Amino acid sequence: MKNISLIGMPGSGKTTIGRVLSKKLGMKFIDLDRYIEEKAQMKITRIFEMYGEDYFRNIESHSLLDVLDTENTVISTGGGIVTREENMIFLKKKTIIFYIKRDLDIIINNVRFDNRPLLKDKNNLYKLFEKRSMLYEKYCDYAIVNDASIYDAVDKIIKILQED
Ligand SMILES: Nc1ncnc2c1ncn2[C@@H]1O[C@H](COP(=O)(O)OP(=O)(O)OP(=O)(O)O)[C@@H](O)[C@H]1O
Ligand SMILES: O=C(O)C1=C[C@@H](O)[C@@H](O)[C@H](O)C1
Ligand SMILES: [Mg+2]
Repeated sequence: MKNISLIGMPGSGKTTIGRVLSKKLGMKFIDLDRYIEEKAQMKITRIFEMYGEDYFRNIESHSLLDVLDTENTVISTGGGIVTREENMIFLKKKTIIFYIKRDLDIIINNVRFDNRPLLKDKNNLYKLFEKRSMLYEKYCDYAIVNDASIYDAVDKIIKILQED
Protein backbone atom coordinates (compact mmCIF):
# COMPACT_ATOMS: atom_id res chain seq x y z
CA MET A 1 0.00 0.00 0.00
CA LYS A 2 1.24 3.51 -0.82
CA ASN A 3 2.13 5.64 2.20
CA ILE A 4 -0.61 7.89 3.56
CA SER A 5 -0.02 11.30 5.12
CA LEU A 6 -2.33 13.49 7.17
CA ILE A 7 -2.05 17.27 7.14
CA GLY A 8 -4.15 19.96 8.83
CA MET A 9 -4.40 22.48 11.61
CA PRO A 10 -2.98 21.82 15.07
CA GLY A 11 -5.55 19.88 17.07
CA SER A 12 -7.54 18.80 14.01
CA GLY A 13 -7.08 15.10 14.80
CA LYS A 14 -4.11 14.02 12.66
CA THR A 15 -2.36 12.00 15.36
CA THR A 16 -5.47 10.31 16.74
CA ILE A 17 -6.91 9.50 13.32
CA GLY A 18 -3.51 8.39 11.97
CA ARG A 19 -3.01 5.91 14.76
CA VAL A 20 -6.46 4.31 14.37
CA LEU A 21 -6.21 4.32 10.57
CA SER A 22 -2.84 2.56 10.58
CA LYS A 23 -4.16 -0.18 12.88
CA LYS A 24 -7.23 -0.73 10.73
CA LEU A 25 -5.17 -0.97 7.55
CA GLY A 26 -2.35 -3.01 9.13
CA MET A 27 0.14 -0.26 8.29
CA LYS A 28 2.96 1.25 10.34
CA PHE A 29 2.36 4.58 12.06
CA ILE A 30 4.72 7.52 12.47
CA ASP A 31 3.85 10.82 14.12
CA LEU A 32 6.35 13.36 12.83
CA ASP A 33 6.18 15.54 15.95
CA ARG A 34 6.96 12.54 18.19
CA TYR A 35 9.73 11.43 15.84
CA ILE A 36 11.32 14.89 16.11
CA GLU A 37 11.06 14.88 19.91
CA GLU A 38 12.76 11.49 20.10
CA LYS A 39 15.47 12.48 17.65
CA ALA A 40 16.17 15.80 19.41
CA GLN A 41 15.58 14.33 22.88
CA MET A 42 13.61 17.46 23.62
CA LYS A 43 9.98 18.56 23.67
CA ILE A 44 8.91 20.67 20.69
CA THR A 45 8.07 23.57 22.98
CA ARG A 46 11.63 23.48 24.29
CA ILE A 47 13.10 23.40 20.76
CA PHE A 48 11.07 26.52 19.93
CA GLU A 49 12.15 28.25 23.14
CA MET A 50 15.84 27.47 22.80
CA TYR A 51 16.41 27.68 19.05
CA GLY A 52 13.37 29.32 17.46
CA GLU A 53 10.93 28.34 14.75
CA ASP A 54 13.36 28.33 11.80
CA TYR A 55 15.57 25.81 13.51
CA PHE A 56 12.53 23.64 14.25
CA ARG A 57 11.43 23.85 10.60
CA ASN A 58 14.87 22.63 9.51
CA ILE A 59 14.66 19.62 11.81
CA GLU A 60 11.11 19.03 10.62
CA SER A 61 12.17 18.97 6.94
CA HIS A 62 15.08 16.62 7.62
CA SER A 63 12.89 14.37 9.72
CA LEU A 64 10.30 14.23 6.96
CA LEU A 65 12.99 12.95 4.58
CA ASP A 66 13.94 10.29 7.15
CA VAL A 67 10.43 9.02 7.73
CA LEU A 68 9.46 9.00 4.05
CA ASP A 69 12.17 6.49 3.33
CA THR A 70 9.55 3.82 4.01
CA GLU A 71 6.52 1.99 2.65
CA ASN A 72 3.17 0.91 4.04
CA THR A 73 3.15 3.72 6.60
CA VAL A 74 0.65 6.30 7.82
CA ILE A 75 2.40 9.56 8.68
CA SER A 76 0.76 12.25 10.79
CA THR A 77 2.54 15.53 10.17
CA GLY A 78 2.84 18.67 12.27
CA GLY A 79 0.41 21.50 11.55
CA GLY A 80 3.13 23.64 9.98
CA ILE A 81 4.41 21.13 7.44
CA VAL A 82 2.76 23.15 4.64
CA THR A 83 4.86 26.23 5.39
CA ARG A 84 7.70 24.87 3.26
CA GLU A 85 6.93 23.98 -0.33
CA GLU A 86 9.81 21.47 -0.48
CA ASN A 87 8.10 19.40 2.25
CA MET A 88 4.92 19.24 0.23
CA ILE A 89 6.59 18.34 -3.05
CA PHE A 90 8.24 15.45 -1.30
CA LEU A 91 5.08 14.38 0.54
CA LYS A 92 3.13 14.45 -2.72
CA LYS A 93 5.65 12.19 -4.39
CA LYS A 94 5.70 9.63 -1.62
CA THR A 95 2.21 9.67 -0.07
CA ILE A 96 -1.49 10.10 -0.64
CA ILE A 97 -2.24 13.31 1.27
CA PHE A 98 -5.42 13.69 3.34
CA TYR A 99 -6.31 17.08 4.79
CA ILE A 100 -8.10 16.66 8.14
CA LYS A 101 -10.56 19.56 8.54
CA ARG A 102 -12.06 20.32 11.94
CA ASP A 103 -14.06 23.33 13.02
CA LEU A 104 -11.74 25.88 14.68
CA ASP A 105 -14.08 26.59 17.59
CA ILE A 106 -14.31 22.89 18.35
CA ILE A 107 -10.50 22.67 18.24
CA ILE A 108 -10.19 25.60 20.66
CA ASN A 109 -12.65 24.05 23.10
CA ASN A 110 -11.06 20.62 23.10
CA VAL A 111 -7.37 20.89 22.54
CA ARG A 112 -4.73 21.15 25.25
CA PHE A 113 -2.62 24.19 24.58
CA ASP A 114 0.52 23.03 26.34
CA ASN A 115 3.26 21.60 24.13
CA ARG A 116 1.78 23.49 21.20
CA PRO A 117 4.05 26.54 21.14
CA LEU A 118 2.27 28.34 18.32
CA LEU A 119 -1.08 28.11 20.09
CA LYS A 120 -0.31 30.07 23.22
CA ASP A 121 -2.85 32.65 22.20
CA LYS A 122 -6.15 31.21 20.98
CA ASN A 123 -6.51 34.01 18.42
CA ASN A 124 -3.36 32.73 16.87
CA LEU A 125 -5.23 29.65 15.70
CA TYR A 126 -7.47 31.85 13.53
CA LYS A 127 -4.46 33.71 12.17
CA LEU A 128 -2.68 30.48 11.35
CA PHE A 129 -5.81 29.18 9.63
CA GLU A 130 -6.04 32.31 7.47
CA LYS A 131 -2.49 31.79 6.32
CA ARG A 132 -2.63 28.06 5.90
CA SER A 133 -6.07 26.88 4.83
CA MET A 134 -5.33 27.64 1.16
CA LEU A 135 -2.13 25.62 1.42
CA TYR A 136 -3.82 22.60 2.99
CA GLU A 137 -6.46 22.70 0.23
CA LYS A 138 -3.89 23.15 -2.49
CA TYR A 139 -1.62 20.31 -1.52
CA CYS A 140 -4.05 17.64 -0.39
CA ASP A 141 -5.30 14.82 -2.57
CA TYR A 142 -8.47 14.57 -0.47
CA ALA A 143 -10.08 16.65 2.27
CA ILE A 144 -11.77 14.83 5.16
CA VAL A 145 -14.21 16.71 7.37
CA ASN A 146 -13.63 15.54 10.95
CA ASP A 147 -17.03 16.53 12.34
CA ALA A 148 -18.22 13.29 13.91
CA SER A 149 -16.25 10.55 15.67
CA ILE A 150 -12.63 9.63 15.05
CA TYR A 151 -13.87 6.29 13.66
CA ASP A 152 -16.12 8.13 11.26
CA ALA A 153 -13.16 10.11 9.89
CA VAL A 154 -11.12 6.91 9.59
CA ASP A 155 -13.94 5.21 7.67
CA LYS A 156 -14.18 8.16 5.27
CA ILE A 157 -10.49 7.76 4.47
CA ILE A 158 -10.74 4.00 3.99
CA LYS A 159 -13.72 4.44 1.66
CA ILE A 160 -11.75 6.86 -0.51
CA LEU A 161 -8.78 4.49 -0.61
CA GLN A 162 -11.04 1.64 -1.71
CA GLU A 163 -12.50 3.75 -4.51
CA ASP A 164 -9.10 5.12 -5.58
N1 LIG B 1 -13.68 13.50 15.82
C1 LIG B 1 -13.22 13.70 17.06
N2 LIG B 1 -13.97 13.41 18.14
C2 LIG B 1 -13.52 13.59 19.40
N3 LIG B 1 -12.30 14.08 19.71
C3 LIG B 1 -11.50 14.39 18.68
C4 LIG B 1 -11.90 14.22 17.31
N4 LIG B 1 -10.88 14.60 16.52
C5 LIG B 1 -9.89 15.01 17.35
N5 LIG B 1 -10.26 14.88 18.64
C6 LIG B 1 -9.46 15.21 19.84
O1 LIG B 1 -8.81 16.44 19.63
C7 LIG B 1 -7.54 16.44 20.26
C8 LIG B 1 -6.46 16.81 19.24
O2 LIG B 1 -6.28 15.72 18.35
P1 LIG B 1 -4.84 15.32 17.80
O3 LIG B 1 -3.82 15.43 18.87
O4 LIG B 1 -5.02 14.01 17.11
O5 LIG B 1 -4.61 16.49 16.76
P2 LIG B 1 -3.36 16.82 15.85
O6 LIG B 1 -3.93 17.24 14.54
O7 LIG B 1 -2.43 15.66 15.85
O8 LIG B 1 -2.72 18.08 16.58
P3 LIG B 1 -1.20 18.63 16.46
O9 LIG B 1 -1.04 19.25 15.11
O10 LIG B 1 -1.12 19.67 17.53
O11 LIG B 1 -0.28 17.47 16.68
C9 LIG B 1 -7.36 15.05 20.86
O12 LIG B 1 -7.67 15.11 22.22
C10 LIG B 1 -8.35 14.21 20.09
O13 LIG B 1 -8.78 13.09 20.82
O1 LIG C 1 1.23 24.42 13.52
C1 LIG C 1 2.45 24.38 13.73
O2 LIG C 1 3.22 25.18 13.17
C2 LIG C 1 2.98 23.35 14.63
C3 LIG C 1 2.20 22.28 14.97
C4 LIG C 1 2.67 21.16 15.79
O3 LIG C 1 2.17 19.93 15.25
C5 LIG C 1 4.18 21.11 15.90
O4 LIG C 1 4.77 20.58 14.73
C6 LIG C 1 4.75 22.48 16.19
O5 LIG C 1 4.22 22.86 17.43
C7 LIG C 1 4.37 23.49 15.11
MG1 LIG D 1 -0.37 15.56 16.36
